[in-house]
Amino acid sequence: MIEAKGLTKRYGATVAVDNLSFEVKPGRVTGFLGPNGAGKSTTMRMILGLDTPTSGEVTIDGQRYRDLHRPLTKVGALLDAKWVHPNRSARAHLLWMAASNKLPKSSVDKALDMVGLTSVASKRAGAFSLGMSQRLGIAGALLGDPEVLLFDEPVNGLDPEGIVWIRTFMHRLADEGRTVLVSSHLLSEMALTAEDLVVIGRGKLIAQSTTQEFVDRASGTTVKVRTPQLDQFAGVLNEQHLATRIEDVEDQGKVLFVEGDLTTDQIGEAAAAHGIVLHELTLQRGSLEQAFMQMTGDSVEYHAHEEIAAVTSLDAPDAAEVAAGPKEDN
Ligand SMILES: Nc1ncnc2c1ncn2[C@@H]1O[C@H](COP(=O)(O)OP(=O)(O)OP(=O)(O)O)[C@@H](O)[C@H]1O
Repeated sequence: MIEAKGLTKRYGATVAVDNLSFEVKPGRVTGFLGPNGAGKSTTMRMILGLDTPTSGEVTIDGQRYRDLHRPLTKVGALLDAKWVHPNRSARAHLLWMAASNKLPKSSVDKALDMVGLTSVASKRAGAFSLGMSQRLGIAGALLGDPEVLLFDEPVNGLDPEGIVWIRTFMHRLADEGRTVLVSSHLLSEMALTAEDLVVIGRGKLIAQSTTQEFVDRASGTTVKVRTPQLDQFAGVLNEQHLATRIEDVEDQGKVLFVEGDLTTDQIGEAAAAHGIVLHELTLQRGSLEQAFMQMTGDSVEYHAHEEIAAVTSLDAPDAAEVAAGPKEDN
């Protein structure tokens, strides 16, 4: 389990991470989302002890990374897949990593096997495709058989086959009981990969919940109803103070959409009670994209203001100060 409590990181006047508290549970894939510059990479670096918090702390099973006896056996991370010596073979790269972390040679063959690179292990890592490099990076993260895994944008630039492989592999790691935290800006992919989400904006926590709850909370639910007694049923639902709208849908004619918290079961029962014939009753869920835009809208806008402020400050410091808002002391 990863636990952040009041985690804060300032770089001069920039508050990259601002009093952030969250938990990442074992046995699940947790997506780490936020607009550009939200503080995801800074947070990941602090989890891995590569950056020191200004205040607050982040622990792995109760211990700070720096206090871990043999970190690679507790936490594995893929931050930059191209971080290999190009002339080394995949096996040589992993053997070097294993040796420098006092891990047995057998861990290398096991990790190569897990990511399906055994047959190309003697090939130059510099000649690997991006997908193979990602697998090699993941093999490196798995060398110490760690309980906790961190992946920063692991599917960036991959082809569909590579994306599906990573998604499936992450689920497998979580099913083995590991804690998996993965950052990505590919929201449709995250909707398929992550069961839980930690969403941040300008360094602050925006939401921590299951992916489904996040989407439902932001977008609400709508039920689509097709019935030959459209106006009659809309009237029945309106009498129950439910918001309805009728739309023309291509190839389907007029369709009734019911907003609110009623389940399809309840709407079906209401139809039966009034002798309404139903041709279709479907729950329409919002997308993670819609929910993300709605929930992070302000924080994106804040950054836009900041950038304008930064540009303006070259000519007009007063205007920049107004746009940037109040500054906090270091
Ligand atoms: N070493 C640093 N020195 C100064 N400012 C930094 C440093 N690292 C990050 N920042 C600033 O901290 C904020 C958060 O950056 P960070 O890279 O953590 O965000 P991110 O969510 O990972 O963004 P992206 O998705 O664009 O990679 C940004 O405003 C960034 O400019």
